[in-house]
Amino acid sequence: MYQSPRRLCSALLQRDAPGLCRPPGPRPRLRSPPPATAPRPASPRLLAAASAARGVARCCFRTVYSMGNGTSRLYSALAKTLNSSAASQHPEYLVAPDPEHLEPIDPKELLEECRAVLHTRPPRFQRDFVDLRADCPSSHHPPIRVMQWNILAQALGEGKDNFVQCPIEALKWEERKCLILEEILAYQPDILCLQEVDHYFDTFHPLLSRLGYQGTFFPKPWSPCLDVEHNNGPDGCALFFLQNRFKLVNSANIRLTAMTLKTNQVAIAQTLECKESSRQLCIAVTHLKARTGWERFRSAQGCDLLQNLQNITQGAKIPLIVCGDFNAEPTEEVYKHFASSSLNLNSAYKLLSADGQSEPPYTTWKIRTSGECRHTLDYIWYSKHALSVCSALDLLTEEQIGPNRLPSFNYPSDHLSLVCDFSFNEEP
Ligand SMILES: NC(=O)C1=CN([C@@H]2O[C@H](COP(=O)(O)OP(=O)(O)OC[C@H]3O[C@@H](n4cnc5c(N)ncnc54)[C@H](OP(=O)(O)O)[C@@H]3O)[C@@H](O)[C@H]2O)C=CC1
Ligand SMILES: [Mg+2]
Repeated sequence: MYQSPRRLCSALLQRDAPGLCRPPGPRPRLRSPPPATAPRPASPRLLAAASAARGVARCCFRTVYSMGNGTSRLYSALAKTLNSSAASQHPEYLVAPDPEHLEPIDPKELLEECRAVLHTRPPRFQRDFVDLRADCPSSHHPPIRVMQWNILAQALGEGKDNFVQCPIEALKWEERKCLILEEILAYQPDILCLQEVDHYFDTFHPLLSRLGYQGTFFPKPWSPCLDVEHNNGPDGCALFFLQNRFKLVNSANIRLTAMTLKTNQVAIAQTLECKESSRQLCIAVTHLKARTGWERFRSAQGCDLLQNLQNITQGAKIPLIVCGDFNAEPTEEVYKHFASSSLNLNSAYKLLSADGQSEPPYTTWKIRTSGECRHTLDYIWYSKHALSVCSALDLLTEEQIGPNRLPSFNYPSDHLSLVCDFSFNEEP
């Protein structure tokens, strides 16, 4: 059954998740390392934050989530879902705390909280940024860091995905959410694009709001999560940006069509204004239909998304970044549509290859009952004339991923996060 936001929010910063798993080990330093990594007693500040979270949880039932221009569309899309789907039994996921009532959190403090919960887990994987500055014009503005990640819906991971080599304990939400947060906090993206989010209102929205992000969530109309017992509501795409770097200009929640039919897949597209440079940027996140046999369907969804993005970017006038789990290898038609679109897009992770022309060998790697699945499905597309990639986060090696593949005690999703730093090119 769906768990109430009250129960989940009160557990948000819980420190004493039972020790599971593997022997303790040192956890490597991150980009902005906190002073201590060992478990320690809760600081008064975190106790205050936990108490604020409980306060927030109390208002979960009465405060309707409100966020910028996308609110009415989001609400109406959700209301439609409620009218017509299994979600109607569980209307609580519609509501979330009002971000104005949330106390800011120091990311280092939250990272320490996460590490304390994870103290019995093996060390976090080390991944390095590859410097691509030859491709990057010098700029006095800091680069824009974009993170793309299918975080694995909790309900799907536990109830549908059949990761046969992943122990069920590795999927426990109270610890897995800390691994996800740790990954986000390690890279501190300015823009965060997520798929398979089924803990938006009780986890990611309240916490990331307190870290300074503005967020939008668009659930799938018929999320397969709703078929799983003890689900936490539908999964969907979520888009977050740092409010101190960007102002929201407009926002569109898009239900993708294929051959004129509405589908179960969605996208969010937002136009942001960069506060330092006053330049605009369109950012989109999507998750296309999964599984073999659906290649033409994905291709049609991709065409629909491209058409929407043509309109939103005013015919490619506004620089564009599209993040997604496309569920398609580079050989598929939908990939080719994006690569040859009049939006002039390039796939950022190709720049990690020696010739700049090849996608990485995998972005997801798991073992299901059907066997091992190693695929390149996730991409960060960008307007190649307007933007440059300054650096990209390298993928995990096969050795790091290990023989049981993903997800694992070390890594919370079957998909790897992709992270790139972008800068604007000079305007012509
Ligand atoms: N009640 C109803 O009337 C309806 C219910 N539904 C529900 O929605 C589901 C289909 O939704 P749809 O959005 O099209 O789903 P998709 O086919 O796109 O897949 C949904 C999820 O399943 C994961 N997945 C991919 N391959 C496999 C696999 N081999 N085994 C297990 N999981 C996999 C995907 O993860 P990833 O992207 O990471 O690969 C994805 O997140 C139906 O199965 C049903 O549960 C849909 C319509 C109507
Ligand atoms: Mg999945």
